[in-house]
Amino acid sequence: MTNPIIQIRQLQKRFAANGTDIVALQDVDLDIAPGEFVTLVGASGCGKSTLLRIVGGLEPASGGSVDVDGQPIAGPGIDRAMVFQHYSLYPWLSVTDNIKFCRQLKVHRDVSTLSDVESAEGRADALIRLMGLSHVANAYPNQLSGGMQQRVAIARALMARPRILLMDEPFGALDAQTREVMHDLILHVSILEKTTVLFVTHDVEEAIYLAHRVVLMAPRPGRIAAVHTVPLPDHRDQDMKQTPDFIAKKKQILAGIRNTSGMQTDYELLERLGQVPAP
Ligand SMILES: Nc1ncnc2c1ncn2[C@@H]1O[C@H](COP(=O)(O)OP(=O)(O)OP(=O)(O)O)[C@@H](O)[C@H]1O
Repeated sequence: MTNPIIQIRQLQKRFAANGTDIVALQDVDLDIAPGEFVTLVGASGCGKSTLLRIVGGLEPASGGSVDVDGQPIAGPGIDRAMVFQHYSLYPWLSVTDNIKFCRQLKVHRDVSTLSDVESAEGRADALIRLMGLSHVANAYPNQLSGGMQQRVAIARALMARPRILLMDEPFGALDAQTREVMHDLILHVSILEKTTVLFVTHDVEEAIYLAHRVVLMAPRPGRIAAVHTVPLPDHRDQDMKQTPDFIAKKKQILAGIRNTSGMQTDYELLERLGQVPAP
């Protein structure tokens, strides 16, 4: 891969908890190309969120490096925006003001020209249209469904034109139909804005549908177990989930999660103990 936008090398993260050392990430190497959509899946505790938070600059690494555009990251930056499962909107601000909020802070901090302010207004209006929020632009978060609130959170994250969007189970709290709508929306937006996306999920179907590559992580210690290239064209549609390639990839990744999670079925446990009941 030439000139990755994110380059992760030998990344380590240890947490000390109750006198024990937890290896949340060990020797993680990953390059992500500009405009690529990469999803992270794996058993609970394999370090998905920790990896995302380190790339977001919210958590320091214990070793190794994360470079963005060839520069080591030093804390959060305007080039990276995060979206979490819980929408974290400001309840006292309208949809429009929530989307413009960070921009307004910047306008207060810096000496901005009228054209800066106007271009921010134009950007907010464009995002409101793009995210299908025009009819609720003046509503408040508590008047919106979960799906609509998450659209606002994504629009707000995109406001500063981040090159990288870091998403931690952003659709985990939504119903199945709303998730499908959000999948097509985030794919459309990421292609249109040429945004690189790193996306954590527990849902393997979601992981495949959205991604160019699915990174399978394994726990204890947290590490990359496999990287799966998704055999689908860039422009996706929901019918692709029924194709043999999609179904085969889903089976392969689910088996990978089972094999790396250390979980075993009751049958496997009995078999190991030599106590399989006679047929
Ligand atoms: N602040 C912390 N202090 C101590 N241990 C932590 C901390 N944050 C994460 N861990 C531990 O690091 C490991 C990786 O956690 P992380 O949340 O990144 O995993 P995950 O794959 O995102 O899990 P899940 O799928 O359940 O959200 C886990 O064992 C977790 O308990």
